[in-house]
Amino acid sequence: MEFVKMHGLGNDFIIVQTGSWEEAGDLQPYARMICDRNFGVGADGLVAIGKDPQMDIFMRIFNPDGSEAEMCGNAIRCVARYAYENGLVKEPNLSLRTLAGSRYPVVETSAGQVKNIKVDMGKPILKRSLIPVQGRGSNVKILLEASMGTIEATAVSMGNPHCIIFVDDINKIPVALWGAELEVHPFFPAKTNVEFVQILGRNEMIMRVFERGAGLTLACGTGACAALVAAVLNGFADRDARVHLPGGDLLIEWSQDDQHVYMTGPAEQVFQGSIDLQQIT
Ligand SMILES: N[C@H](CCC[C@H](N)C(=O)O)C(=O)O
Repeated sequence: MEFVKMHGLGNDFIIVQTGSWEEAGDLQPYARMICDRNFGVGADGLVAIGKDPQMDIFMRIFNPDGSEAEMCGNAIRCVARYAYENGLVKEPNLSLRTLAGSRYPVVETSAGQVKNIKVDMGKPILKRSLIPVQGRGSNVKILLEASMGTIEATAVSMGNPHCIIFVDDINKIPVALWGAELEVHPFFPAKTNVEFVQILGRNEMIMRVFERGAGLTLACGTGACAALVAAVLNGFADRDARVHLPGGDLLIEWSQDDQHVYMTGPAEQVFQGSIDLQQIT
């Protein structure tokens, strides 16, 4: 099976083509081994794409723990660039079918070179029962009892669940330790991605992420979108901001007009290769 290795700000993916949405699902049992950085190719996710009967492309994402994610922001930028540069689509504006619904990336070029990809990430989901997060009331101030004390968080879904915690000094947070505990907090029946955010200004923040099913990653596109939405809901930021991640920056806007969240950032191809599934055990 041929693959390309791509990344969005260091959040890296193995991208393969399959004949259909259903065929993509047959790869799920291999995700853990293929994503393993010692015994496999190594990545933060296995992404299966192909031409879709209704949309331009379908995209399914499998985490390194084998779970399937509803959406992935860094991967969708990689897929959009790959599809455009490899003739799967003719136009730079494309439509994708994902488990979270339809998503619409635009490949931005200058002098024939791909610069960035801007993605309409849809509307954030703020209803607790749909995120999902247990308890009643607002999604903005949720109190989580944890070993490190009572944590105040905001929950937002971008198709996948996010638990956002605002901190004064991001460098003082044990992200791996706290992230691992909160990823599986009983309030989140589908588990959750965990983002720690330090506000630098009305249009700038720093984010560190512990991803559901993947652990620490250098960037998280849906997480950056959820963090901006959470910052606006808490009154900490305006509706557009630069989000600094360990792997680089994303520009996020939560449009006042259509209430959609727009994410702009890069995507790079690193290498191509092939995998013999008979050898991956
Ligand atoms: N691990 C995530 C999926 C990948 C999200 C992240 N890589 C992104 O760029 O949005 C989850 O299970 O929801």
